[in-house]
Amino acid sequence: MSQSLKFFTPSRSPYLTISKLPATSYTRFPVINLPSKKHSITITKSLSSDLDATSSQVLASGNGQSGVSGVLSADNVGSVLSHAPSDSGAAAIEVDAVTEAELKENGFRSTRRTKLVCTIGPATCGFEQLEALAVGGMNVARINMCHGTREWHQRVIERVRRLNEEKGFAVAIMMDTEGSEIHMGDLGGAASAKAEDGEIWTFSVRAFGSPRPERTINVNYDGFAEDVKVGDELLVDGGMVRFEVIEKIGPDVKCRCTDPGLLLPRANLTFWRDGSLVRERNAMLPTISSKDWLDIDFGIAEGVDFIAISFVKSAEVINHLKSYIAARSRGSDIAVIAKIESIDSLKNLEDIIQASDGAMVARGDLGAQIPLEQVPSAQQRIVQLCRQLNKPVIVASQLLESMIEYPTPTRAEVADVSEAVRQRADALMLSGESAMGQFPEKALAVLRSVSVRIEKWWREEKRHEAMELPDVGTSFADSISEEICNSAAKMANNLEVDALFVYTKTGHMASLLSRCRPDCPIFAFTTTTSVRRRLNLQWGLIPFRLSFSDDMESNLNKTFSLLKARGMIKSGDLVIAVSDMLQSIQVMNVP
Ligand SMILES: Nc1ncnc2c1ncn2[C@@H]1O[C@H](COP(=O)(O)OP(=O)(O)O)[C@@H](O)[C@H]1O
Ligand SMILES: C=C(OP(=O)(O)O)C(=O)O
Ligand SMILES: [K+]
Ligand SMILES: [Mg+2]
Repeated sequence: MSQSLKFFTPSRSPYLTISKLPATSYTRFPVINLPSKKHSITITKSLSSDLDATSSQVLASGNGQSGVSGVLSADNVGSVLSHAPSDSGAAAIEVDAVTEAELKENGFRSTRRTKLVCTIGPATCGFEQLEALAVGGMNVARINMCHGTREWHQRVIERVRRLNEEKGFAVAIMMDTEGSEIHMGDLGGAASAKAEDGEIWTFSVRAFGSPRPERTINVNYDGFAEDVKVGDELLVDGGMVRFEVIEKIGPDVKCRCTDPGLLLPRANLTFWRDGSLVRERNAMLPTISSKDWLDIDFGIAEGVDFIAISFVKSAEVINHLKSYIAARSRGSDIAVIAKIESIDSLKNLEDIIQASDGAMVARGDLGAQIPLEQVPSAQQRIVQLCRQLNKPVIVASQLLESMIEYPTPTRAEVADVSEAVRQRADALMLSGESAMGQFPEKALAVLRSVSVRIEKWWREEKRHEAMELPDVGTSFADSISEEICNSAAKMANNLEVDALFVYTKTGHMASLLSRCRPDCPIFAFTTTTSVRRRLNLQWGLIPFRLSFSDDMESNLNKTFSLLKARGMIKSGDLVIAVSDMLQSIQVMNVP
């Protein structure tokens, strides 16, 4: 015999949770791909007898409202129970279905702590492709203004927004500027061009007609022909292809290919003389070009969450941009990420990171400016400094480069990803793998599984590197917050608690806890969707949106009942709670 129950769930949820009252034990039934907001669930006789149907509660765990649909009893099993969308908005808690399912399936300990950034390109710009990435663990979608049109990027932003609204995700958007380093043109629409050993190619500032003549490359800056000398070595993408300058004819520079390879549209160009990088011209180019300013205006108008600035040379440009954003984006706070990818940025590293809201180890261009063998130590230094200064840090470029073409990574790539996770970077980033590769979801799955495995191994081995965390607070109140977070994280490790809870309006307390890299996950409750999205870049934070008051007692009770109702925590779980509002540490078992 089948019984049919109707219930309301505000969004697609992967589970129907049925619990006995009081909510001590749960039985969950996967309900994948629920089609609409009203769902009809069929409960079979054996299932309803399992329920001991005297007083069991049916909970549809979705996003937003808890979705309690009714109480099953011997006589109402089978009756249609419906729960109208309530006006209980104030009681709602927002978390995405993937995090929720992960917490329920694997428990607190095995949630992933390292965050994942995916560059969106032709391979991943459709709504379904974006959804697949979100389901696969994408925390931040990056759009690279080097490529595509503003209209193209706008459509991606709109789709990510829709995904967040409809499915409860908190995928943040990071806009990455083009910057004004020297690069090639776009190959007249071709996806790539092959340069063979010994071929003569012409690099020129002249705009070539269409179709582009064979073996010609457009270069984006006017002084190119004056600046290079016969004998210079020209490196595409840091050495993926090499040429030697053999002749200059007006604006045209003739070069012989010495290391063959694939030329990609808008690839970065550097030139070397007597073994050193020629940087005079780059040093004169502005970090933020006039095109970049227009892109930044676009980003502000679109309300992106992060703006990543390419080829940062000094802290001044970051300060300038931050005041520009503050003057233009009333209230909405866009975080500025400094991309560390030039020699100058390494020279002024501490000042740049201090001025920024986060940093990216942009290994692609960095590896074209410093010898490759120096990139790993630069990465380690940047990651460590960011942690000390309490700024999120992203490790980017070529993590799984071979997966652009192949469905499995190389062993060396897995080791590279592991190293970034072991360094406890906040986030890992996919570039070509997700933008134009053949296996974007598989690449993301590799980042996810390697992260979870390495994090677990590290915890089991109890190899906490006791990193010295210098004080970052500038006021006495900040120092108190910092001490509270340091102590709470230490207590959480020593007492082996299940989760840290932090109630934070600005997100600052959450970042201070994240900085300690505790063993347990950090549930970060915040009142706005924009802060929730921004927290999604930081290590170990599970961001929830929840409206809360200054009364911690009532906040905790409300959170416990909402999370219990959705099966995300249970009675007896041990948590430590801290908040922006009350300078205290509370340790308690979930009632
Ligand atoms: N919006 C886009 N439109 C078209 N192609 C893109 C886009 N974004 C990225 N790509 C492709 O993905 C590749 C890798 O992306 P990324 O690493 O961000 O850029 P780059 O190679 O310029 O540093 C790019 O070289 C380009 O071929
Ligand atoms: C992330 C990087 O920047 P982009 O992809 O914009 O060149 C890099 O150079 O590693
Ligand atoms: K860029
Ligand atoms: Mg770069």
